[in-house]
Amino acid sequence: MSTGKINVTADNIFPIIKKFLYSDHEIFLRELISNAVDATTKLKQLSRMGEAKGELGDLTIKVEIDEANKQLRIIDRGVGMTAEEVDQYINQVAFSGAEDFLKKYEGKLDGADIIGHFGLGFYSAFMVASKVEIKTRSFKAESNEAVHWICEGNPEFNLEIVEQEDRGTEIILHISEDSEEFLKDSRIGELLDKYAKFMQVPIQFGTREETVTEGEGDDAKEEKVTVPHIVNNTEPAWTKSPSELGEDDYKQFYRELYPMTFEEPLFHIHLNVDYPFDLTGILFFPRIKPNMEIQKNKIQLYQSQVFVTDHVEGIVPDFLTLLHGVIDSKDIPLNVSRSYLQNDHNVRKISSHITKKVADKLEELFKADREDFAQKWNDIKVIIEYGMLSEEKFFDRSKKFALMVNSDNEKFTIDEYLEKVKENQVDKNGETIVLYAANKEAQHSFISKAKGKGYDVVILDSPLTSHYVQKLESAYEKVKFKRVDADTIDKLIEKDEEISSALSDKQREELKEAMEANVDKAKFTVRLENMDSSELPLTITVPEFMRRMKEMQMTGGGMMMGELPESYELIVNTNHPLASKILEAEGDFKSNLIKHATDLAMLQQNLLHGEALTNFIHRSVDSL
Ligand SMILES: Nc1ncnc2c1ncn2[C@@H]1O[C@H](COP(=O)(O)OP(=O)(O)OP(=O)(O)O)[C@@H](O)[C@H]1O
Repeated sequence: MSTGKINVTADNIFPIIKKFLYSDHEIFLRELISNAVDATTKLKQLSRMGEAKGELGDLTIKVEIDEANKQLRIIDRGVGMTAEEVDQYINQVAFSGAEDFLKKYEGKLDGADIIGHFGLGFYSAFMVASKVEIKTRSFKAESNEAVHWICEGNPEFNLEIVEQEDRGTEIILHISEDSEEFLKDSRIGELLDKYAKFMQVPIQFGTREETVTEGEGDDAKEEKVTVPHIVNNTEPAWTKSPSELGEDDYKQFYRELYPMTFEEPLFHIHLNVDYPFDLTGILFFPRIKPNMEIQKNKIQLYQSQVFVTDHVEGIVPDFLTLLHGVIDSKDIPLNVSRSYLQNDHNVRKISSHITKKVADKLEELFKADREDFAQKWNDIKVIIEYGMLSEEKFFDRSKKFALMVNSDNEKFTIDEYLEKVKENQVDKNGETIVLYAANKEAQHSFISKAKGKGYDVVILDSPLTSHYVQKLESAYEKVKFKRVDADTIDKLIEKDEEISSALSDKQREELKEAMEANVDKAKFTVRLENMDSSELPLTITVPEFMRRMKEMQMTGGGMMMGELPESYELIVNTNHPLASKILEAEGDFKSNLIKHATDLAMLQQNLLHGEALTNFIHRSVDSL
């Protein structure tokens, strides 16, 4: 037996482990199990190369809780370690790295960076254990000679040569008082599900009951037997080649990933690259309804089937965080902080590669079956529009298949649509005006006005619309988007023809004053327009620029202009007979006329509510 001092100058490594890694205590289990998985896969490789002799036997890794003795044990039948290896890998290496690190970064540490980076993986056990034992016998050992190492969370360790029948390593954690949650079946079960669900070697945690049928025909009997409970699927779908998988396998995998989600994904993208970096994975396009609370953090990041994180913002482009699925890459560092990951060269390459793949897949779907793609459009447009807004390259790719859907539910690509409306929606300045509505029902009267003029109206109802149209305007020359209720139809698409007014300048002046005296001036700007006498007498519009800024502020971005006030234009058609009638009227009758006509315009914009609506109804009844 020997005792020794772990190779570290200060006694400080243990407090550091505990303190800096505080927020993420649970990852100790991932560290220890992935060590066990590594040891097992190494053994398999050595055996294939003929360096490990004999039968390997059952290689299942076991996780055991011994609540009475307050122990958690992780047992593998992998390569094991000799005494020299324990000394080299456990006593020395871990700390020499940590020591340099501490010197360099003293005082400015974000603890998550330490682990892993410096081979502290195994030592993360001390976040939850007051004492850790390693019992290990190397596959190289000729006899039953094994090593027993004990450390009580201080730099002194104990190393003893013992006998052990079986090859492999057993890690025994004496769980400390403040970490007793890790002695609970449910907690460990949950962690195994989180971190080990797809690890490469079978992991057993307890047992479960299974019903088996004994005998055949009439003699068949059902019997309950107890079998080992294997917590992981060692060959998840993404590790297979796409040619081996059918549509149902992908759907099955989706359910495996999200057992609590009942909606099926719309389609998937199988990522499979080995050059210039290693990347596999399956991404799913979920159904996203406009205005629905968008769910992020559904993509899981793995490194060689070991779960790393499901907070992938900054790692994959933001718009892709709306997708679901798995990304696995050996090139993703396991244990580093988010800021480190975001700046990692490989991670950035991976991210732009994924963007490209997603665009490829969408284009392929569009080309292969445009009808089907168009049907899915409504469910995927938020993701695509989001992508087009945030990634220039994705924009360039997507503009070929992003669709415009008009009020008659006809679907066009952007180019097709611009071509279509060029015929009669070019204004006097040569700009093509795309008229759009956010809501077919609410803006019905505006839409039908536009259509009455022979114009077309697209429906843009995603929460990103104002950003999206802004983006399209900057990408396409001489194209402007205007919402149908942003102005009167003649002003939306201004042509050369001028309509003269039936009123004199003086009458116009009087009319304006009368209107202003009877409406809320803070809310409405009164504007007189000479329109066709068949047009409505009063129309309320929401100026395009103000509305867009307001919407963009709500969804992030846009100019910061403080709280934008509610503001509308009240447009009076001077050629409507009502204009003259207002001019001629006197006293209460005059103001009632104005109020009533204004209320009608508000109704058209769905702005009449509460007391104003009640008053309107009473006034209407009285006049019947
Ligand atoms: N269960 C085990 N069986 C065999 N060797 C092990 C086992 N656990 C740890 N080791 C050895 O100890 C070394 C140090 O382990 P540790 O977890 O600290 O770092 P790592 O696994 O090398 O790196 P990291 O965990 O940061 O990815 C391992 O590289 C391995 O050689």
